[in-house]
Amino acid sequence: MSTPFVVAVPSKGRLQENAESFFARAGLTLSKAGGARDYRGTIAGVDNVEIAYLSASEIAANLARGSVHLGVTGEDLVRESIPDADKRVLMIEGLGFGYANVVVAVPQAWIDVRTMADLDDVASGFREQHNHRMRVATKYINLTRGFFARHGVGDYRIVESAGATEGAPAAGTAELIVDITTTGATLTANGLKVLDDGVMLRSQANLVASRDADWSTGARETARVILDHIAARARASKYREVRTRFAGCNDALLSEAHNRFGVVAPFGGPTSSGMLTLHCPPGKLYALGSFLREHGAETVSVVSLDYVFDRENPLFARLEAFLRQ
Ligand SMILES: Nc1ncnc2c1ncn2[C@@H]1O[C@H](COP(=O)(O)OP(=O)(O)OP(=O)(O)O)[C@@H](O)[C@H]1O
Ligand SMILES: O=P(O)(O)OC[C@H]1O[C@H](OP(=O)(O)OP(=O)(O)O)[C@H](O)[C@@H]1O
Ligand SMILES: [Mg+2]
Repeated sequence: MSTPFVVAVPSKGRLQENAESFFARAGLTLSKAGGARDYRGTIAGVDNVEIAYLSASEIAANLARGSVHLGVTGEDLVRESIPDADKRVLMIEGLGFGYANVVVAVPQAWIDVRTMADLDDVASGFREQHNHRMRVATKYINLTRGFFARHGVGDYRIVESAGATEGAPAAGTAELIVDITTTGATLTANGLKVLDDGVMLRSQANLVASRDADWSTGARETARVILDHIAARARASKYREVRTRFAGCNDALLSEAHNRFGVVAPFGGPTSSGMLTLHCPPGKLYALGSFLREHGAETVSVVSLDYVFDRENPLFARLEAFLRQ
């Protein structure tokens, strides 16, 4: 048997549940042969695939190394742990969950410090007053260095923090922090505030491909099949299917519907008996239904779509273009 195609899926933490349901929605049923504690799995009906259950940060490291082909992980981890990330990996698609910002946060008591420029002023004076440089607690060492350098802040020292970073200023081990936040509740609870221009990265969970994995013909074919499932689901969730029948439908009407409501006609114009199938963005359904009735439709029905299989597979096309570079 040839070497398996490896897909890395978060095994714990913030992304786990959403990642598993993302694959399930795409019709890819993940199963763990050895039960819940097994860290290897398969996808029903797709041969020669191995699911590797890893933590989100291990997934980023494995993508960098090329020991997994595809993985789901946070953009924050990709950008922090992979130098020159855009060359080593492809973020095929944002998955619409795991939203979080990497931010610079300082004590709320620092009332005069609102921006990175203010922070630069504090940093310069800090060493003279305290005999050491201003300390920034974070696990995002590379992101912090890059962001501070872009803002011309140089007089600081990073204190590496693996957890409970928000507690560092109160504990006296750092003056400020760089960390990830979603609701901001942890920052507030620790008396910290985000600088006005202190959002370093807006992150979400991504489907990521590794350049350095083994992309043999067989592996590419497996990727095509997996991405075909995901693209079909993505296309389906962007639209609802609208069906109607009316005699007066013509090209001008269809193009007006396209321009006004973002509607597409996947099977072409009306059939000889006047039946018409349209795909319409969910937010425009009522407007489209009214428009069709104003122009003579008697009845308009709307249903949800599970999958839309297209000849084009934009996700696989993106992967092929990346591997060709
Ligand atoms: N509020 C949040 N706080 C932290 N991470 C979040 C949040 N919302 C989404 N994420 C995303 O989830 C990713 C994984 O974070 P999480 O703390 O759940 O991982 P973990 O399983 O604890 O891994 P590790 O043991 O490596 O920290 C983050 O890097 C980020 O991309
Ligand atoms: O802005 P909020 O919604 O308050 O979320 C932010 C907090 O959540 C994360 O920790 P997590 O719960 O993942 O614990 P961990 O540090 O042990 O991974 C993160 O490190 C922050 O501490
Ligand atoms: Mg964590």
